[in-house]
Parts: sequence; structure tokens; C-alpha cells
Amino acid sequence: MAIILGSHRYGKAENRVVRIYRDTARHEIRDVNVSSALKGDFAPAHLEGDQRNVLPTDTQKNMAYAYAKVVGLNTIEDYGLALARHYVDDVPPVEGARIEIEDYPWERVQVDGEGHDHTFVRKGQETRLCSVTVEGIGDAQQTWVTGGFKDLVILKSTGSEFADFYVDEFTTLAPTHDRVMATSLVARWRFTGTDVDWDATYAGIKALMVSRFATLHSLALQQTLFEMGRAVLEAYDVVAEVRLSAPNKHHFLYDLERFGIENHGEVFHADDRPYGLIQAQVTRDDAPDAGPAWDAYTGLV
Ligand SMILES: O=c1[nH]c(=O)c2[nH]c(=O)[nH]c2[nH]1
Repeated sequence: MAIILGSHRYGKAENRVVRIYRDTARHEIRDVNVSSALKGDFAPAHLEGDQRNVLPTDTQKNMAYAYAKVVGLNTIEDYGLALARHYVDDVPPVEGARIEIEDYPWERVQVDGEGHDHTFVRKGQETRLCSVTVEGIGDAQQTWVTGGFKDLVILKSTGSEFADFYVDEFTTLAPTHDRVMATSLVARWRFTGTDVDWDATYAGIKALMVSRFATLHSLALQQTLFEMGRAVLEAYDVVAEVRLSAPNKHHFLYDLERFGIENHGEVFHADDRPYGLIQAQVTRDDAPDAGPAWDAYTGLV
């Protein structure tokens, strides 16, 4: 029997990089969580303890900080592309690099109705995500970029049904034609290329998904997810595929009749668990191959 080394990669996970732009008195802040993972000729490190090809994870940490200055953090995608290409192009043993980034947005504190120059509060909404994977050298080099967000908590207080479902001897759920539908949405999308206005596309996709969630009269969360993905693919040629994951944050009508109080869809118990977890991929039938685009490194995205 032979024991063999399977696929392997390594890097520095979750570097918490904060970049302040302070060229004028009005500062800007970018706050990210960046992970890098390298693939390549690293078998000797595993098999013999030979580190000669191993670019330390400590160096990868330093690169994440150095590039925040020299490349900048105007968009996480451009920063991620620069990092990934640096590893593959400039570090000989590296054959592939994956960069995963979470973007934590801040907004200016309001003082006397004006945005303050250098004081910020964390924005409570979703966290923007991206991943960049670069593999190969020269003309053979291939690049995959995904964008997305997590923790977009969204709720509609009507316009949602769930009825006509399959019933067996264990079914107790009552059909409903008017319920609260709420989720903490994770959405990821795969770009077809890198010639993309990253910020405008992100804002547009998020707005489109939120608006579809609002306007679709939903017969199930499954239908809502598919329609959100469809809307993005119809509007954005630069997107090949959308992946959605949505916990159904159940809101149960609280029984107030016991106290002689009427409750016509007004008071609910927001249950945190268990939750239905609905996931869907929505893809163009002619989408290019996903390659390693979805090979998550940190498991956080
Ligand atoms: O939108 C829903 N989809 C389901 O599959 C489901 N199952 C369930 O109990 N409630 C819901 N709601």
C-alpha cells in the first residue's frame, strides 16, 4: 500500500487590513478581511519537510498589507487581482493563487447634518465578498473572479405564500397565503471576465436582487431565489452564474387568542432555529466552465 499526498494549498487566512486614505483632511477608510492560498510545487514541504519552495504565510500576510498601500483598495476585485497575479507571475514555485476578500463598509458619522471628515461608524448591512483565482503562466494564464455578499437581512411583511405542498402523515404545517418572508441572504456570482466596473456592477446586482425580492409575489422562497438569479443574468452579460443561499427566518404568528386578543398577522415570534435552508444555482446554459472559481479556501465565503 502506498500513501500519497493529495491536493494541497496553503496561505494566510483572514488578514484584517485597514487602509486609510489621508491625502486630504477628508479621509476615506477601507476595511477588509483578505485570505491568500497558493498552489504549486509544494509536495517536498509535505513529504520531506523541505521548505525551499515555500513562500512563508508570514510573507503573504506582509503582501496583503503592502499591496493595500502600493495597489490600493479602491475596489477589492482590483486589489485581489493584483495580489493573485503577483504570486503566480513573480514567485516561481507558485502555479495558482486564490484570494478571498470580505469588505466591511463604514460610513461617515453625521455631525450637525454633515458627514464628518474622519469619524466613521460600521455600516450594519451586508458584507461584500469577492474571490480571485489565477492559474498558469503567460498566455496560458486563466483568471476567475466571483463577487457577492453575505448577511443581507431582508424581510417582506406580506406578498409571500406557502401552500399546496406535499403532505404526508407527519405534516403539521398549515398552508398560508399571507406570511412574513425573511432571510439573511448569501449571494455569489461568477463573472465571465475581468473587464468589469466592479463597484457599479455590485451596486446594480444588489439593487436588482433586493427589488426582485420585494416585487415578486412569492409562492416559495425557492421561487424567489430563482427569480432573483434570473433577473441578474438577464441584466448582466458579465455574469455567467449566480449562487444563492437563504435561511428561511421563520416568523410564527403568536397565539394571543389565549388572552382574548385578536392577532391578524400583527404579532410574530421570530424563531432563530431550526430554519429552512434554501439554496439554488442559476446559470446560463452557455456559461463558460466554472473551473476552480468556487473552490473556497477559508470556507467563509
Ligand atoms: O418558502 C418555503 N419553502 C419551503 O420549502 C418551506 N418549507 C416550509 O416548512 N416552509 C417553507 N417555505
